[in-house]
Amino acid sequence: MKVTIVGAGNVGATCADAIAYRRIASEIVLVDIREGFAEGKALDITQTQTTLGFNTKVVGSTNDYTKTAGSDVVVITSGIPRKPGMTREELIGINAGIVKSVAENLLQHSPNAIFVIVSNPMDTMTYLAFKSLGLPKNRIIGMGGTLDSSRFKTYLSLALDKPANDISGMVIGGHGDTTMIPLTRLASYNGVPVSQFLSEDALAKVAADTMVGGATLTGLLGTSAWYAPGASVSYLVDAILNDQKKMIPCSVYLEGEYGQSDICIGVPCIIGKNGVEQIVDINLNDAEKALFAKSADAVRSMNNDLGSHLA
Ligand SMILES: NC(=O)c1ccc[n+]([C@@H]2O[C@H](COP(=O)([O-])OP(=O)(O)OC[C@H]3O[C@@H](n4cnc5c(N)ncnc54)[C@H](O)[C@@H]3O)[C@@H](O)[C@H]2O)c1
Ligand SMILES: O=C(O)C[C@H](O)C(=O)O
Repeated sequence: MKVTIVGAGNVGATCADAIAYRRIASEIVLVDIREGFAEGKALDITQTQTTLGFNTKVVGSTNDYTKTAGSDVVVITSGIPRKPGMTREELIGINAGIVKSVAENLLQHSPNAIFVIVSNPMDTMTYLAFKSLGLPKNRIIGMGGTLDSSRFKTYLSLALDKPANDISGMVIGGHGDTTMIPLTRLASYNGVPVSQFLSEDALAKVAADTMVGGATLTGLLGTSAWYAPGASVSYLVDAILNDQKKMIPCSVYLEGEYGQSDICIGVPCIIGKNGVEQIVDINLNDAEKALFAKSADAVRSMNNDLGSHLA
């Protein structure tokens, strides 16, 4: 199976590295506009084959989309990341034009591909890709909830002092510092609700830390995080290419689900070879429904800033 990743920067190259050494795809194409940059990243990843023991073909391309032809999954990480103190939403002015043109170039060469949108503000970029490409909604997937849920489980693990892989938890809503919704009520440690082990205050702190998980790392790193984002993309691409039917929170186009329409926002999805194969209604309680509606209002207001990009 062939995967193209556009944007060979911190996130895109980490996606490629993870997909390669996990043997998720047989071929990876990295694309960037910086002369030689994608080719260099691809060659560097290739030179890990003998030490990490994989045979994935990884090639780079400086803006030549003919090399991406026939991709099964395409991933868009192209665009700028935020600096400390910025919101993801502040990136819309620069990234919207990049994401739209990259998406159109990709579709021209891979008409049957499933699209994974990573660039921020991710929910709005996913909406832009959906509106621009005219593809069925199952083939446009925004990656944010996977990452947010991994951070949620990490913070729960630290609070519980227990292995993160024994913890189940999900984050839905927008991929924003104030819009994401860590579902503390449904989180569990080996099937036991975490509320049995953590106080309400401790759970509130876990949720708050999760919501600003990206900003915390941007403050420490001076730019967006890349290891967990890259791993999250590989987790999603694995579910698609290997038809895993995993329930993963993804930003997808809603047509009445969760009481929302004409928006892309994070909801629980069954992910398989057809992309979004089902949107799962998990019976939110009234408080969670109110948070979701508030989150959707914020995401929708961002979509309204797309302006001419939607033309
Ligand atoms: N959805 C998520 O969970 C998530 C997680 C991390 C980062 N992000 C976002 O992903 C994006 C990339 O982050 P990063 O840290 O990798 O940034 P980066 O600056 O390291 O890499 C971005 C790359 O995109 C390239 N690029 C720019 N315009 C391009 C174009 N038109 N065609 C091809 N390549 C182009 C740049 O040359 C650069 O190499 C940012 O918008 C960031 O906010 C999203
Ligand atoms: O937070 C960022 O700037 C990047 C990304 O959306 C993240 O959550 O790491």
